[in-house]
Amino acid sequence: MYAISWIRLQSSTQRQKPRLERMVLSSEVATGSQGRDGSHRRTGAFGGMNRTTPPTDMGIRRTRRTSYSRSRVDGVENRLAAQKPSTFEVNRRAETRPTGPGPFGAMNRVTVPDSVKVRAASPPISRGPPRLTKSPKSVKKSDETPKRKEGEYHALKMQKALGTISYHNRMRVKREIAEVETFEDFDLLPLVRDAVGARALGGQVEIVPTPIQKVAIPALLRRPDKERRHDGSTNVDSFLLAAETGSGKTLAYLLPILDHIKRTEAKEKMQESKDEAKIVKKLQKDPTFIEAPALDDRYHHTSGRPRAIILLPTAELVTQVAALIRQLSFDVKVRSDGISATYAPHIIKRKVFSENGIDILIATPHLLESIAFSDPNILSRVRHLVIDEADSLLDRSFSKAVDPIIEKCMPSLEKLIFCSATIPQNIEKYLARKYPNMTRLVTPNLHAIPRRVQLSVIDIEKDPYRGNRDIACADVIHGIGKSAHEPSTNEPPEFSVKRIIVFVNEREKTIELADYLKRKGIDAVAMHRDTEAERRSDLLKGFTIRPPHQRGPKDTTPPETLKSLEPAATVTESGRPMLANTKVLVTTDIASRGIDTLAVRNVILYDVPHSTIDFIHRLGRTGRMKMRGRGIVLVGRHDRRDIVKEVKDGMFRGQALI
Ligand SMILES: Nc1ncnc2c1ncn2[C@@H]1O[C@H](COP(=O)(O)OP(=O)(O)OP(=O)(O)O)[C@@H](O)[C@H]1O
Repeated sequence: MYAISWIRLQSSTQRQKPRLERMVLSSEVATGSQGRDGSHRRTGAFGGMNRTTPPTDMGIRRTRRTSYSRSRVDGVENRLAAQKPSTFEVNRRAETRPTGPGPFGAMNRVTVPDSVKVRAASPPISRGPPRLTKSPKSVKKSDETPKRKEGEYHALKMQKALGTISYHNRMRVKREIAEVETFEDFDLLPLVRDAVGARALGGQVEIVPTPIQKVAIPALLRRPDKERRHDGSTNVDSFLLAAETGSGKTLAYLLPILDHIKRTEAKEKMQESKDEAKIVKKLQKDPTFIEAPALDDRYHHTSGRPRAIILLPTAELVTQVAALIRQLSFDVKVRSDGISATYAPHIIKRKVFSENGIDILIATPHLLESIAFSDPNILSRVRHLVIDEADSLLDRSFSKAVDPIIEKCMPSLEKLIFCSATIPQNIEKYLARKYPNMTRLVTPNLHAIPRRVQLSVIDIEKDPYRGNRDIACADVIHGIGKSAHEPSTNEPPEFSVKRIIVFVNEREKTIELADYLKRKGIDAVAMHRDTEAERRSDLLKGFTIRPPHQRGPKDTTPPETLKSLEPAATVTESGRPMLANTKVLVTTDIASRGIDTLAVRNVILYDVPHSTIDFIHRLGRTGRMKMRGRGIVLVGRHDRRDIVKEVKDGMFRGQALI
């Protein structure tokens, strides 16, 4: 009311004032007042709503003044003008007046004067020790991953949640990574270090450790800290290695294990020569003294007693890791072998109980558990135990076999290493509970799909597909097959064959879709859990070929002569010409984990994956080790488009999925 009558009284003069000034004046008069103690007090619920200036000291003073009646303000202004102004006042007036004459001239300012900006930017003067304004709890919270902005990942929140890495830890790891430049920076035996360049990554121009290798290798090489509290009842150091797909996790845990084995061997040799010297001395004193002969000298002491075990979920991964170690062992000279249910029992026995001994055994959990059940000593000298693809192996289906293996290894175990590209929150909590002193070796980009992988979304409901997913899939493959090949840097010529992996959710669909694609002139093969192991490994060979410099000395088969790469017939049964230079593998999640499909540039997600974990692993078959890749997801009426959109947006931002 007061405001309205004031405006009426002043209407003639107000009309001459700019409109905005009138609005501010009336609202401020209506809502502000000055308290008895001189402090500014807002009397209405919307007291501060019309503020157009920042709440600096100056702003408060100005607002105070506007709460006076006009005549009082004039009076105060006159008094102030009569006094000798302070430097601050001079500055203030000079800055606030130019927008208009009179005491309210500065009220409509919407920009901050330069001098005020400077004052605001300058650091506050420290008076004594800094005060902790937040409770310790809230300070800790601010260290953790900053909350995502509104609007991000609504749909993904409904998914099985992935573990996070705190902001503080990301920064710490980034600093650690920056300190390491080459493999020379690691405390590895020269023999092991040289094998990386010569065998595992031979021929590459510049070999630099990947982020997970920079983080994990020094930590795994560190000698056990006697002061530190270990996990379990024995002296076990436990580690969690987690990094993006195709980022070199295998070498990250393998190189320290090889280093440890070689150092142990050297110590054992020294001990052996000392023992020999003792026997010689005894014989010199007493020629009748003869050391009792060993029960069976033909067998190496590691026969059936491996020093390290690597557990993997599938036979294909066992073959892959075993091949890598075999390559390295040409220089490093370690005895290793892989066993899985694909081998006949007598071959498994020969591999495990070989006369030459076995340093590293690579196995699937169920098979190893059944061997350990009949011969528990097989786990009696294990110093390193690696649980690769940990989120799968700690799942219900595998944990029944994995848990007893860990337990039986415990008495001799030194390092227990869990490794994965995805760590769901429930697994993280389980590990934290079971191994409270576990060292987390996690890279800053964990759970992010590399930005070099592009994701395209195809709406199968639109023309020309009209809801037919099979037609959409065949059309996408024809599009890829006919497009010009864009080679990546350093790409070998045999990579020019376009290899495409199509992921479906149901195993029955693999055969049905592969048959359909064949009828459409596409060279497609199906692979699922029930496919015979031998055929599975043969099929995968066509998609896991490596550049020539990375092939092992025993791997003499040139990729061109691999059965799985043989060109299919040039025409279909109906006489339709086949799509040239394109190979398609239709598969389920069985091929989504760990398989090093370096040569695959395109992954088609025929079905929308059930979880972000599946998205990460399936798309992780392309864009490996700095190669470019493309993912294409087919979405229909019944699919969660919101989830696909959020994954795509997250990938575009290079952000970790949740
Ligand atoms: N430092 C390096 N420089 C270049 N290439 C490397 C390096 N380390 C490993 N690689 C190559 O990167 C590829 C992927 O490595 P690896 O299979 O260990 O990845 P990963 O992180 O275990 O992937 P996934 O999570 O899918 O199992 C391999 O072909 C390997 O030879």
